[in-house]
Amino acid sequence: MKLPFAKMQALGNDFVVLDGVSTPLTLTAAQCRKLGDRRFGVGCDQILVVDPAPDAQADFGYRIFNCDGSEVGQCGNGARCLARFVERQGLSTARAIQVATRTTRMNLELLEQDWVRAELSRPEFQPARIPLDVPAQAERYTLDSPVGMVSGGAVSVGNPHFVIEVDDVARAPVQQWGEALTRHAAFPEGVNVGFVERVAADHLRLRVFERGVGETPACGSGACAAAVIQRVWGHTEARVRVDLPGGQLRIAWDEGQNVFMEGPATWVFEGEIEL
Ligand SMILES: N[C@@H](CCC[C@H](N)C(=O)O)C(=O)O
Repeated sequence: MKLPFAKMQALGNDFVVLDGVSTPLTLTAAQCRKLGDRRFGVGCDQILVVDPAPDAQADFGYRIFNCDGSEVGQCGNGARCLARFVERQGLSTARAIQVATRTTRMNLELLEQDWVRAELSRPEFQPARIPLDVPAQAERYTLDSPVGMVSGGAVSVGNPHFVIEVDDVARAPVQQWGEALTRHAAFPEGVNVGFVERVAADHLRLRVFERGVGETPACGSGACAAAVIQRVWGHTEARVRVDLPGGQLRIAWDEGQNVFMEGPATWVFEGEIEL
C-alpha cells in the first residue's frame, strides 16, 4: 500500500506528516524508523499523525513518533506544522484548532506568513508528572552521570526536559552530555536535554539533544522548557526570544499560566511511500 505524506519543517526540525483522519492509520515502530530513515525512507526527526478528535473538546488527535520509532506525547515544532497541514489538506477551515496528544492538549492558531501560535498547557514540575525519580521536588537537581555531576532544572511541557545553563552554547558538550543524560536512570522514560545560554533577560540561546533523535536544529518544546526553567530561576522576563541553530522562537510564560510559543512552519514537499 502506498502511503501519502507531506514533508514539513520548522526551523530545520523536520517531519513526515500523515493524514489519519481520511484513512485510519496504525504504524509500527519499524515503519516509523523507515519513514524517518534519511537514506532508505523519507527522512525526518519525527513522524506526525493527524487523527480524528478523541473527544468533543478537541478538533483533532495528534500522534508523535521519534525517528527511532518511540511514541511520545509532545512535539512543539511539529504542532505548528500540523496546524498548517490541516489547513492545506482541507481537513479544517478554522484559523484556530485544539489538538490532543497522549499526554497533553494544545490550542493552535494560524498567524501571518507561515507563523503559528501554540498555546501549551501549564508546565508540570512535580517529579512524578515529568517523570523524574527523585525524593523531592526542587528547582534544581544534581545528577550523578557518566560525564560527572550535572545540575539542571526539570519540567514536563507534555514531554520531559532537563535544562542545563551554560556560558557559551556554541561550545556546550551537547552530543556527549546529551547521550549520557537522555537515558539517565533518574528519568524512567528518558529525557530531552537542553543547553541554554542567557544572553539577556529577554533573550536565550539554546541547543537541544532530543530523546529518540539526537541533536536537532530546533526543539519547540525544548524552547518552552528552557524559557520556563529560566523564569523559575528568576533569570528572565515572562517573554523571551529563543535562538536555536535553525532559527528563532518567541516564548511567553509566567507562573501559573499556560505556555505560548510562536514560530514558523513550512511545507517542503509531498509524496507517496511504500511501507
Ligand atoms: N522536536 C520536538 C520534540 C519531539 C519529541 C521529543 N524528541 C521527545 O522524545 O519528547 C519539539 O519541537 O518539541
